[in-house]
Amino acid sequence: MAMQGATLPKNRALVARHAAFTALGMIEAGAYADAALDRVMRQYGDLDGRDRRLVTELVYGCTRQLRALDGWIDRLATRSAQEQPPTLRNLLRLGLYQLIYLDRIPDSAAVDTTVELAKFCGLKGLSGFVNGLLRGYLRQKAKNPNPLTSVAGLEPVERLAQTYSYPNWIVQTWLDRLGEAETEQLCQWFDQPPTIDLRVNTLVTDQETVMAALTAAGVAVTPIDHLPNALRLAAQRGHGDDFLTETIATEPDSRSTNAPDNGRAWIATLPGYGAGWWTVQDASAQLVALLLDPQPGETVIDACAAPGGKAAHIAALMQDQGQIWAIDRAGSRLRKVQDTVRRLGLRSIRMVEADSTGGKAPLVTAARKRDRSRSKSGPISGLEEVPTQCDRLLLDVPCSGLGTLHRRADARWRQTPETVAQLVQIQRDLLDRADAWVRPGGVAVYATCTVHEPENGAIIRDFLQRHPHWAIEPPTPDSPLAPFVTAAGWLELWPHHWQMDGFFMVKLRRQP
Ligand SMILES: C[S@@+](CC[C@H](N)C(=O)[O-])C[C@H]1O[C@@H](n2cnc3c(N)ncnc32)[C@H](O)[C@@H]1O
Repeated sequence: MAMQGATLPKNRALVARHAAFTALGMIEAGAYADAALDRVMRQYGDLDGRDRRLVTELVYGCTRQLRALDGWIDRLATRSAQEQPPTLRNLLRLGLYQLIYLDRIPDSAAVDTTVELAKFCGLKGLSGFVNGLLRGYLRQKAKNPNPLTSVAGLEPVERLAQTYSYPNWIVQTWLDRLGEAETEQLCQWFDQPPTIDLRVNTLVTDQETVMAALTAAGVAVTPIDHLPNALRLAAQRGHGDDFLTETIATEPDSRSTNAPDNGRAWIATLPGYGAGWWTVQDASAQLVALLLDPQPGETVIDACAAPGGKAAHIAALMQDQGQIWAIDRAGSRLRKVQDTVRRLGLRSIRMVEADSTGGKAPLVTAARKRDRSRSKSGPISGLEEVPTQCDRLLLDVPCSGLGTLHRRADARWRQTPETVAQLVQIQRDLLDRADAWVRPGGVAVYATCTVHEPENGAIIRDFLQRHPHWAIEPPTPDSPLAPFVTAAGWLELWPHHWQMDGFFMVKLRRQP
């Protein structure tokens, strides 16, 4: 086993669980779930594919179901989960997760390996307690085959948040909009593994060719309703089970090819990837550039562009003719735009590292700035070269991501009403730039991957009130986007309705 400077269990069945336990400790100490997983996969380098999938499932599953698992510890132990020592708490979470959510692991194996892991981790004195608590859960399950329903009888917000493991405030926002039955569907939807969608690069090929190439390679794909160049990969068992798609929200990251078997490396091996025939992009994200409707020869500003999925789609819709200014304030993320631009062979995209609100530019030394400005393909720094007016502006703003909770196991725990309030201010500032950047008669599209009203409809109403020379332009009835339009004229995609990421998007036109 390749882990440096540490002893690992001799029992093979314990090694994957020990790796997951180590990752849970890192997450509890503040690490992002995907970063912690990457780290342990590197540390436990000899794990085979099956073990890596189990580690992935245990780490993401325990993180996602944290509240439900802790609820069981609260009910089964005399001291609450929060009062337990962190090491013991994570062991109990691991054991309970296997008993509650993993049908393919026999109950006896889940209990025995957790007890053994407790001993291995220096908690021999508590192994009887671990055994007793897990068996206590099994006794409850014997009485009620679906013990998750035993939290019934609570207020709807508590019942749903405890059962499906969400913070109350998120569930309450959905209850306010959707009512109890639909909120339950949405809670369940976000606990399902995400799908992987592809967008065909129509500059070099067509949907039929990509479908044929993937099918010939044994990869099942289906077209997606209303989207002319989208394909959905069927669940790819054997390449990472359900958790294959956990971290593939966008393009595989070229710097992560040594990452765990979570699918990013696998995606890049599929036919047509290297030739730039397609790119990974969720169906709802593909609707955004269609709503912007850019035309060949136009000047388009993509004000929040990294990692570049929508900029690349805009380039395809413009036949790669015209100017696309892909701005982002995160230089590291612009590298991903650069990778995509190169792989898809795009010429119309110019990358810019800058703050699109017009605020203080990122910290770039004068020398670095000169180097970048000389380079033809790398990003330039600052907004000086960006045109003062454009035909179309995309504001795909930073948001709470509450429409993509299925893609990031820890996302539901990271956002709070306070973090969202900060985002709303940034979103407002970015949208205000539309008035300066878009020419009279031009168009701005504002988009988020959240289904949270304060970041969506409320922002737009406020903007229109302060800028009466702007108006919402809904898609025409013959547009492929028409099925998604709401009475307000914008698109709001609830995932459980459309089987795609939760998104909001609106097209605004400036009066001529
Ligand atoms: C939702 S992501 C954009 C996704 C991208 N449009 C795509 O399709 O791949 C939001 C991006 O906004 C960037 N960002 C946040 N605040 C910004 C600002 N003030 N100016 C420019 N970019 C900003 C973030 O770095 C992040 O990359």
